[in-house]
Amino acid sequence: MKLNIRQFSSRSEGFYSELDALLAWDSVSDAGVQTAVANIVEQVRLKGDGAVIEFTNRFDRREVVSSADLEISREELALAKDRVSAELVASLEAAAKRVHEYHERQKQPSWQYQEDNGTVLGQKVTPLDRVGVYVPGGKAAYPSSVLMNVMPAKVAGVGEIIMVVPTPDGVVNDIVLAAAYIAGVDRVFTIGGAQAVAALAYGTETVPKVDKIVGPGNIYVATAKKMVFGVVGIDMIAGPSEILVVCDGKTDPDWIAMDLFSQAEHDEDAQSILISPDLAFIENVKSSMERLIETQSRKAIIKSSLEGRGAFIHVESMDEAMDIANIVAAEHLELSIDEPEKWVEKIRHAGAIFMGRHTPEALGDYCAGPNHVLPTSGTARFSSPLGVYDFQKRSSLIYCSPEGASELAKIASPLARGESLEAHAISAEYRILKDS
Ligand SMILES: NC(=O)c1ccc[n+]([C@@H]2O[C@H](COP(=O)([O-])OP(=O)(O)OC[C@H]3O[C@@H](n4cnc5c(N)ncnc54)[C@H](O)[C@@H]3O)[C@@H](O)[C@H]2O)c1
Ligand SMILES: N[C@H](CO)Cc1c[nH]c[nH+]1
Ligand SMILES: [Zn+2]
Repeated sequence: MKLNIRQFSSRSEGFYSELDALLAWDSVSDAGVQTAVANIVEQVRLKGDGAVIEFTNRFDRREVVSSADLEISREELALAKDRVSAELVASLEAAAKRVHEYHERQKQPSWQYQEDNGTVLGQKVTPLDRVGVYVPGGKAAYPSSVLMNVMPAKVAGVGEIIMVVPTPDGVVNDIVLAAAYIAGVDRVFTIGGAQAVAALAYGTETVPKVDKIVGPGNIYVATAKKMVFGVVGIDMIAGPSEILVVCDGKTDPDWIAMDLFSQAEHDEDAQSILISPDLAFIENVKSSMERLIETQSRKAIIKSSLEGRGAFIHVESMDEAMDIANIVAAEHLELSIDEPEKWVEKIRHAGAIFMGRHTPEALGDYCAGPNHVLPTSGTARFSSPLGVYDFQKRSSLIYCSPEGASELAKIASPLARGESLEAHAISAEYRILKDS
């Protein structure tokens, strides 16, 4: 199949504005999507379960009549696990264990220190009480996203985990339910899209209001999360998947072709880019893609994604490749090159960095250990992978001894008067010891 993927040369005039245009795609700001999502969120806020049922029936083509039909019990999760093959259960359990072990290292303890005068200062770390995890389910089922969302929450010690997952046409995926059982989710609701995000943010008669919503999803999910931020916490904008492969031309072109397909197959809106200093290699990858796409079950999605948002970029040098990788700030960056440990020093912006020819992004999606819920659309400039820190919050701790309070008050009082805040000043001055 012929693939019409755009190609750039970093030496051509206007390259950087063409690159900007390629990256400017921002579905979360799409006016049509904004309007549609704002309406869904408002309806759910006002009408609760009634609106959730209406939108679920409309967008997921279901025939739900009662909100009781939206929940799946723990017993049903256990039964689903029994229906899944032993081999798959073993893989889920092995992946869960590896992801758990990786995230154990992210746990932040509370800490405090004491000053000579007896004053104690510190930080108290507390897990969130109740979180909502969004597991995508529109175009594919994502048991791996159940594990990636839930394991860090478990490590953090979150009180209650509420999972939402759409079940288009009423088709419930046993592997997703088995993953929820293995991960230890407390409650599961078969709802998705903006209506699920709104239900978690505001609470309905059936869906409990949560403190924070995490997890990836399509443009409707990402837009809704952005919209309810402030009512609840959110992790990040984790929208349509992205991969940027930097290759020196020495990796098997079939491997690179399949690595690019691996993210393109998620969504028509996904993005796959190859950067290489070797023009002949780019041509070889193109040929591999045109041959291999015929073997793909999701070829229509792959083609549409590659032709809409994909690109080949020919660069002059590896240094230039790294500079462009930093501009793209991709969700996934593959360094399919010699000495990746040397070049990684130059990378400042990427959700996850896959180092070396034997580290395809797909291994990170399932079981390497790090989280696959990652910032997209260039937000890796300021966001991090989903982690234990997303499920913990911090409170400052301050204990003043009488001597410590007296010393601090002498610093605070002039500052308060400088701000013309007299009550602050006097409150502090009351603590100044008479003989000090
Ligand atoms: N960044 C990450 O960490 C990460 C991880 C896994 C998946 N992903 C991405 O998650 C996304 C999953 O998307 P998906 O569609 O398969 O599942 P999804 O669950 O995100 O979206 C499905 C829901 O979208 C809503 N929807 C669909 N069309 C709509 C419309 N016209 N109007 C209003 N709502 C509508 C429906 O409510 C439906 O339930 C993909 O883009 C994939 O690349 C990202
Ligand atoms: N690549 C996705 C994140 O962008 C995660 C995933 C789940 N299953 C397969 N892939
Ligand atoms: Zn993937």
